[in-house]
Amino acid sequence: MNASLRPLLPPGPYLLCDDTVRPDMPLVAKAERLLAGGARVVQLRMKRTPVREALEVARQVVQLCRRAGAVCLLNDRVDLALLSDAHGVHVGDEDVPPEAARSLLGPGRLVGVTVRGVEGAIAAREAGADYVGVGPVFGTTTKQVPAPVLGVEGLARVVKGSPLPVVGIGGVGLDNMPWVAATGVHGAAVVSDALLAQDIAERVRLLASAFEQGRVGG
Ligand SMILES: Cc1ncc(COP(=O)(O)OP(=O)(O)O)c(N)n1
Ligand SMILES: Cc1ncsc1CCOP(=O)(O)O
Ligand SMILES: [Mg+2]
Repeated sequence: MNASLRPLLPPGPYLLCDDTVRPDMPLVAKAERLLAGGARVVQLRMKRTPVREALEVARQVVQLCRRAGAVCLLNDRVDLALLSDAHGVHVGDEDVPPEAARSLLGPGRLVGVTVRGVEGAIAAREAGADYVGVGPVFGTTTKQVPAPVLGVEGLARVVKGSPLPVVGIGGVGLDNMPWVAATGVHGAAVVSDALLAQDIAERVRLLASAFEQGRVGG
């Protein structure tokens, strides 16, 4: 498999464009605001959007991301990722297994996989993943996660032992971003802290500077 064919996952804040948080705002408007704030990675997470509408949204959001030079990943849906020419997917325990996602997407797209620890990260690498999503780092109301909160110490342990870049997720926001970045994570995924902000673009800018402030060696 030729990994040099696929895009790199940019480090720093990893923004989710999600239909469960602030459902009154259209997903395309959310994506525009995230990108206006300089988001370099956008994961489109559609849990409530009917599939035909989801495909249309995915096509529009991927195009916006590509124009802005950002990486766009589809949550859960390998089919929508291919049809919208997204940069890749993020899959978890209830989705298509990572090996199958890799085989459908080929070597040119990114595959991110949710894991709970170092063993999972090792297995994800063997399955062809490019990075792992690890959490919940802190308590969150955005998703009911069947796993204990890791805290920054737990996250740091996974970062240390993981053979793949780690993206921390769950309760990450402006207040704790420097501490999350200081664990050495590659990325810090944010849903509600950005989408519930009055000025989403400005919040994304602040999240990026908070990540830089805490970054190992930064
Ligand atoms: C970066 C990142 N990490 C973890 C997740 C969670 O994925 P999953 O476990 O499949 O849960 P859903 O997001 O599908 O509810 C993620 N989306 N992104
Ligand atoms: C999708 C997901 N997976 C683990 S926690 C989470 C939600 C994180 O949302 P928030 O950033 O609002 O806590
Ligand atoms: Mg999923």
